[in-house]
Amino acid sequence: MTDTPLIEARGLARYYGSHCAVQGISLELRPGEVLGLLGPNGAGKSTTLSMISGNLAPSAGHIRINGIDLLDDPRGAKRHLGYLPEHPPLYRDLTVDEFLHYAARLHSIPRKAVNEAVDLAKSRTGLEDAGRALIGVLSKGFQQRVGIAQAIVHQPAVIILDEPTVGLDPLQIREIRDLIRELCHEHGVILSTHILAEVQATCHRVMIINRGHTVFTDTLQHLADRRPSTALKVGFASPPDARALAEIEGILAVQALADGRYRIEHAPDRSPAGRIAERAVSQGWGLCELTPERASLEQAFLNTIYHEHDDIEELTA
Ligand SMILES: Nc1ncnc2c1ncn2[C@@H]1O[C@H](COP(=O)(O)OP(=O)(O)OP(=O)(O)O)[C@@H](O)[C@H]1O
Repeated sequence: MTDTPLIEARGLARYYGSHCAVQGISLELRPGEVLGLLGPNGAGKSTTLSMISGNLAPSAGHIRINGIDLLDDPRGAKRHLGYLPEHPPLYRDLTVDEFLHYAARLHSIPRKAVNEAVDLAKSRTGLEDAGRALIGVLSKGFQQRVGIAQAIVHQPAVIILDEPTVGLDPLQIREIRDLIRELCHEHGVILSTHILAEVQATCHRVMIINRGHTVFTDTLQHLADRRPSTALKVGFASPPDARALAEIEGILAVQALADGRYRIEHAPDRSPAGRIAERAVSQGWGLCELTPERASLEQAFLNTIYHEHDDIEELTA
């Protein structure tokens, strides 16, 4: 990866009338990277991607695509962009070949280079045998491939995908995610989703937005590191009675497991591990296991977004 950002957006804001949909969003995308824009419905993902793709004017902020200012030189900047909107503008009555030829011409590919560009886009999206099919009769998964093919036909440096797997069945979702992972070998990719598993499956970095603001930007590993620990698993060679454990300061509940082991609950990040170890030594319990139990990544994500756990099912579905 080089150090030049493919996308550099600073201080983006967008108002719809008096409603502020996005405020103070800044992001960078680097070559070879898949950046996930993650947030619940209405968070501002589509608005952000529409601004970055040059389809919606920001109320404030600056965007550079491959070093070119999108507002000063929109045509020059957009040459480096491929965009798959949330509702792909596919022409159902055209064949895949007709549509991709049309998209190639829209992207100003010279007439004599169009066939080669279309063939390459089809082979990269698994559409080699679908050229003569009418788009309207293709499965939703294949229609999405056509949407991605039109976004890469001019070989842009950056591909922007807005909710690329919405409405697909599990097999189609897996295929599109595999395709996204392939695309990052030659393009920087930014995708929006409201599903954490999508980010886990495809992205190097995640930017979580909620109510138009950035609430987290980093790797998923760093999100995982935010998970609070609220329990320990402990094991003893000479296990004490559960009541003897429950007396130790900071232990909220003790659950007996098999083979002299216990699950011990404590307040978030207030582990009584040290006190348990001391007591085990002084009482000769023979401590042989002491492992913190972490909350799930979903929990860390939800904690990042919500203080009250609204809409949990939707976000973790
Ligand atoms: N054209 C519009 N006019 C008025 N308000 C809008 C418009 N488009 C979006 N909004 C509002 O702006 C906010 C952000 O919407 P946006 O579509 O960007 O969110 P999102 O994260 O992409 O959500 P979703 O996943 O549901 O598409 C929402 O409150 C939405 O209702």
